[in-house]
Parts: sequence; C-alpha cells; structure tokens
Amino acid sequence: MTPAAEPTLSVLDLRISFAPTADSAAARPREVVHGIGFDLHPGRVLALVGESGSGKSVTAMSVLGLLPGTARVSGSIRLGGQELLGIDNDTLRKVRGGRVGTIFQEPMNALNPVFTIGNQIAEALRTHDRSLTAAAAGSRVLDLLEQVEVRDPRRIARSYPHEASGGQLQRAMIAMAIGNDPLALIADEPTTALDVTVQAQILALIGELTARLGTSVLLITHDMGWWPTSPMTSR
Ligand SMILES: Nc1ncnc2c1ncn2[C@@H]1O[C@H](COP(=O)(O)OP(=O)(O)OP(=O)(O)O)[C@@H](O)[C@H]1O
Repeated sequence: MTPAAEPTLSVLDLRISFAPTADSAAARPREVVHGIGFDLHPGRVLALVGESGSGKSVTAMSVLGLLPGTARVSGSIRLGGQELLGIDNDTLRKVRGGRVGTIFQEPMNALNPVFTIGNQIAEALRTHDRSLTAAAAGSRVLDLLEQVEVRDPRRIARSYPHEASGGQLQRAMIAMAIGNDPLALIADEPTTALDVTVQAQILALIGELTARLGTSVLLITHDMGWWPTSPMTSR
C-alpha cells in the first residue's frame, strides 16, 4: 500500500519528562519518552505497542494536551500541518473531540451515568458545532450509532450507560469519537475492558471505519499477541 503524501499527525523527536514531586527521592526530572517519532496517514492504523510503563499513554496524552503541569514536553506534534506543542488551551480544547477523537479503555468511566447515551453523543457534537439544532443532532446521533453497527440505535440512544453492555458502550464511544469527522483517532487500549469475543469485533470495527472514513488511528496496546498479524494494522 502506498502511504498518502501528507501525514495527518506527525510526531517528531518527542521527549516527555516529569519534574520530581515533593515526596520523590529524585532531584532531577525523569524522562519517560526518549525522542520518538511517527506519522499517521489517512485511512491507516498505526499501532503503538510496548510493555507497561513504556510511555504509550503519556504519548497519547501529549497529543491531546492532557499531561499534568509537572510534565515537560519537547519535539514536535503536528496535526493537519498545525503545531500543537505550545498552543493555547482554548485551541487545544477545539482539537480534542473535534480534530482528534478519543477512544479510551473504560467506556463506562468516560460516560456520565445520569444522561442518556444519545444525549451525550449529541452534546459532544454540539460542543464543536453550536449551530447544530437539537433535531439535527438527534438524527446525526442515530446515523452515527448505525455507522458503529449497534443493533437498535434508537434504543441505545435512549438508554443510560448502565443499561448497555460493555461492547455497546464502546461502540457508542466510537460513535462519539467519529462524530465531528476527526482527522485522527487515538484509541488507548480500547478493548482491554471487554470480553474476548467483543474485543475482536471492536478492533474489526475500528479497522473498517478507518478505511471507510479515511481517518487515521493511533492504536495503543500492550498486547503484542495480535500484532503484527492483524489485518487492520498498517504498521
Ligand atoms: N503524572 C505522572 N507523573 C509522573 N510520572 C508519570 C505520570 N504519568 C505517567 N508517569 C510515568 O511515565 C511512564 C510511562 O507511563 P505510561 O502510562 O505512558 O505507560 P504505558 O506504556 O501507557 O503503560 P500501560 O500499558 O501500563 O498503560 C511510567 O513510568 C509512569 O510511571
């Protein structure tokens, strides 16, 4: 497969270190990511594989601008040609959930228990497009739930998180993640909390959506078991 000319996300010489905390014995910052680089291309999945503690999640958090104040980040993170390192918080908020969608390990933790799933997807859409009417958001929610192949989109949209299965919740999170037509998706261990059979379905869905929507995906996993033989991984 020929890679597209322009990467959607380009990470270059990324270094992340944490300042010592008051109760730590260390006197100097501890570097946990040592100059990594990669490019994400449209319609492709890039798997970031490594053992626990190797810095996968902090790499993802740095792209999202979600590292704590004790973190020092250097290098370059370009999304759609725009440098993200050093940009202001308002711009970063627009990037999160807008130009970059996220899928995390525990869909239950990412959703609010007191709102329906449909409401929460609609809210994510309206956060990034204030001109969207409630009716338009509602029909887009159903369309998104269809795209992620939930069996009864209307019922799931009306359900509260505790009324849905883990697999349905993760599909709803993927619907939310693709809702604003992101350039890139970051999926941090998206199947760890799911049953084995559902894990394969969710990975297949992410692969299928990537190809169909032309988005690019950074898939973070410590599970070397399915990589690199999985047909969905490009690299
Ligand atoms: N807020 C923080 N303050 C200080 N050190 C941190 C912080 N967050 C992460 N680290 C350290 O950074 C290193 C990388 O952590 P990270 O969570 O990115 O690993 P990981 O590869 O995602 O692991 P896992 O597969 O277990 O999730 C670890 O040594 C961790 O202790």
